Amino acid sequence: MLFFRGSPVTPLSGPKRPSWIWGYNRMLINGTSGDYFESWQKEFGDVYRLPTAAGAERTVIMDSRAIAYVLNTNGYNFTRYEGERNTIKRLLGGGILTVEGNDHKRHRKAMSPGFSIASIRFFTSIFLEATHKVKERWLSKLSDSKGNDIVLDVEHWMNAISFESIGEAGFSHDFDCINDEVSVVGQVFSSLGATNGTLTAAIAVALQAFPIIASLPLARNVAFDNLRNTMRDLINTMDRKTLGNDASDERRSLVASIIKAENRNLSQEEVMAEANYYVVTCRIRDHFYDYGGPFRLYPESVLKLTLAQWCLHELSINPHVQDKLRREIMMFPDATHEQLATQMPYLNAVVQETLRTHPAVVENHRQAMKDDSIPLQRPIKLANGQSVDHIDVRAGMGVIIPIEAMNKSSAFWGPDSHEFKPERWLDEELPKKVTEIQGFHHLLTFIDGPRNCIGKNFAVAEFKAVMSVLIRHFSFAPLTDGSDVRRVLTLVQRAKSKGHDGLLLRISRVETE
Ligand code: HEM
Repeated sequence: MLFFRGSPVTPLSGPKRPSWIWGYNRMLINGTSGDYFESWQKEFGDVYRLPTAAGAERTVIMDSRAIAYVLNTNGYNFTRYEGERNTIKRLLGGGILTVEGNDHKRHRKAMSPGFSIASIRFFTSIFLEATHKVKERWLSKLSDSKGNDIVLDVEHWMNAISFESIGEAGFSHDFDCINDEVSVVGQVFSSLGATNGTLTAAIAVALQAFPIIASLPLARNVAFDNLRNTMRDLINTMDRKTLGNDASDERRSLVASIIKAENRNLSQEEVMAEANYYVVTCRIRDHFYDYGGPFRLYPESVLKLTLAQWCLHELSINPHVQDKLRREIMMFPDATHEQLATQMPYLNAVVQETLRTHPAVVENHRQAMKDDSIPLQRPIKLANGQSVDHIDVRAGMGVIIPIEAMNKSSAFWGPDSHEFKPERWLDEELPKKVTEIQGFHHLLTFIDGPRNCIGKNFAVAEFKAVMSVLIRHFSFAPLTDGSDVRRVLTLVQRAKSKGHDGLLLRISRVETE
């Protein structure tokens, strides 16, 4: 199938098509996707149709019951696009991201032990250690400088922590990036290159029509081949027996844990694919998601600690939040996994507010396998004035769940929905409409249902560990007044200082004694 034209049986209203080639894809890629979806929600209600690229259209769902149905209740009827599955398979191999139904359940079961509480506890010690290495580097830079503060590219350092951590936690391997060494894997990653939003959008449309592009010997495809080969060598050089069988359950890396699964549920090729996903998850995970279709593997130097970058930016322009957070962190000098997870309510609120306001993945796209009927929480008015409490869909229909808009829409969160306000998680009751949204603390950042993010506890533990060390030892201020920081949607939302390919913040030392 080259073009998808499935549309709902129920006649929905929605914005007029701006262009046959782009639909709204180009605007969404170049703008703030959440704001667009929210403004259409105000105009057309919680469910509407949206013209997309190449003459197609998709149904946007902002109704909590309908979302729960698509992601959870009947989740396996709403699958990843076939072209996207094939592209992932071609570039990284066939694993959890490319399988559906019972096969998917088998992969999930084999991978879950890697994300147990005991594993996350072990990984937290790795995250803390990596952040302490960065802390030492920053302290030495500060003592070498003449002034009280230094300006650093936070994105660079968050990438280093994230990469170092996934080396140890994912592969029991030292990628050694904090000390400016470039490992073999690091070199391969560099070759994955970068792209800009407009180019990505153009490739996106081309790939919808010509999925074969993913198989051509283009530089990026060759780079993925190199990544696959390098990862294969890396895993083959690991002592499978030690990693898979003898390492204690609590200290097993993600890959060791799936190598063990190989003996039971996964083939060797499937284990390789999962390992590739983990490493790519760290490097370019967010690029699996954008405006649908098989065009989601265009890497940039975006890592999971995008969250920490946004958080540091928010703290730099909200000094009262930063001070309050530091006061809590100071009470736990060498915070353990348990303390980070359960005893620091303000840190938790800051993390949740960052997940809410800066979701790395802004949308989730699905396609109906069979005709279906999606129930609604609240009736909607159709273009012909009729009111309905469900929408009928045809097999092939595309659905967009606008994660960012659901996390931030004032229709759910109230008039202060766009403000960074951790207190909403502590002092106030969440609005009733928010409590109807399923997902991780009523957020869709990690989506919901059988395909929710398997790495969410890993990501949250890493984020908390990093913040606990950095906020304890350093104070963060904006370069100017914070207005120099832009949201750049490359396929994820990144924080960039004007005129720089990174996030510049002013950093000074905090006396801890
Ligand atoms: C802030 C960090 C993260 C965010 C926002 C995030 C978000 C997501 C989302 C939205 C999905 C659903 C994708 C879909 O079905 O199309 C997903 C799936 C997944 N994530 Fe994450 N993720 C994060 C971190 C991680 C980490 C650290 C790992 C691994 C170490 C990971 C591994 C996975 C895997 C394997 C899946 C596929 C699950 C399945 O299909 O059953 N993620 N993630």
